[in-house]
Amino acid sequence: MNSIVVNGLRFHYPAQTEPTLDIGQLEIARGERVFLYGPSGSGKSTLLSVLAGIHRPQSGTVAIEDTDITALTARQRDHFRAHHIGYIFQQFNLLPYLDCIHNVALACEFSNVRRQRLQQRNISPEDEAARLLNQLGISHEMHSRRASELSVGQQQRVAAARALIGSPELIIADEPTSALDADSRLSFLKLLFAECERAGSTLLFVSHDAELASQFDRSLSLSALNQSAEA
Ligand SMILES: Nc1ncnc2c1ncn2[C@@H]1O[C@H](COP(=O)(O)OP(=O)(O)OP(=O)(O)O)[C@@H](O)[C@H]1O
Repeated sequence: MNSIVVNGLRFHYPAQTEPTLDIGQLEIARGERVFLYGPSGSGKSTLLSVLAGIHRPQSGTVAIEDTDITALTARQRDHFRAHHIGYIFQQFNLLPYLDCIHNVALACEFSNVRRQRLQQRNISPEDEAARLLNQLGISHEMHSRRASELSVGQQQRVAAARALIGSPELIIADEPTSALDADSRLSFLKLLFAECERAGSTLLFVSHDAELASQFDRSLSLSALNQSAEA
């Protein structure tokens, strides 16, 4: 079973004439942990946002967990993402005035699917948020701190907990370790792997840190995948 299947994908931003992405085929198996790398500006974040349904390609199909998201409206893609995809953004996108627990639990407000998965385990979003934060090294004393009062590395961990809550099938991580030192990077990765394995989630992880690649099931070069002239 595949988590991601891409066929004949072409995507360009409105002002561009050449496509940023031109990818013949890409398959990522369910539960696989994949490391995606490529030079700055080659289109890694763009590919992640197309896979998450934030941008819709001009041609080709993108199936996530057997749903062709290119056939969905923007609103349907937003719902699909909220239910099935945990996205750790490069800029985290935390709400600065909310504390850590409520930033994480918020993902369940937007998705009854994620809420129901926790209900089945008899656990509240707040309790699961606290468990994930502890797992990712945000100690109990910090849980009630606002996101605006956290270091960048701490914000990255909160953003990871928010992506993981409610066990979405696919976790997409855009350079989630860039603000961490080498030791913290490896321990963060181990915790992320453990949580993905616990939930049976597929992990697609972008990083410039080539040293992390050996930890993954597979490494993908965007330049090798992408037939676009700019890649
Ligand atoms: N919203 C946008 N509108 C127009 N062009 C964009 C937009 N976002 C990105 N681009 C362009 O698309 C190309 C790919 O950008 P993207 O951010 O996907 O690269 P990247 O590989 O993730 O880079 P980095 O490693 O520096 O984060 C770049 O040439 C960039 O300038």
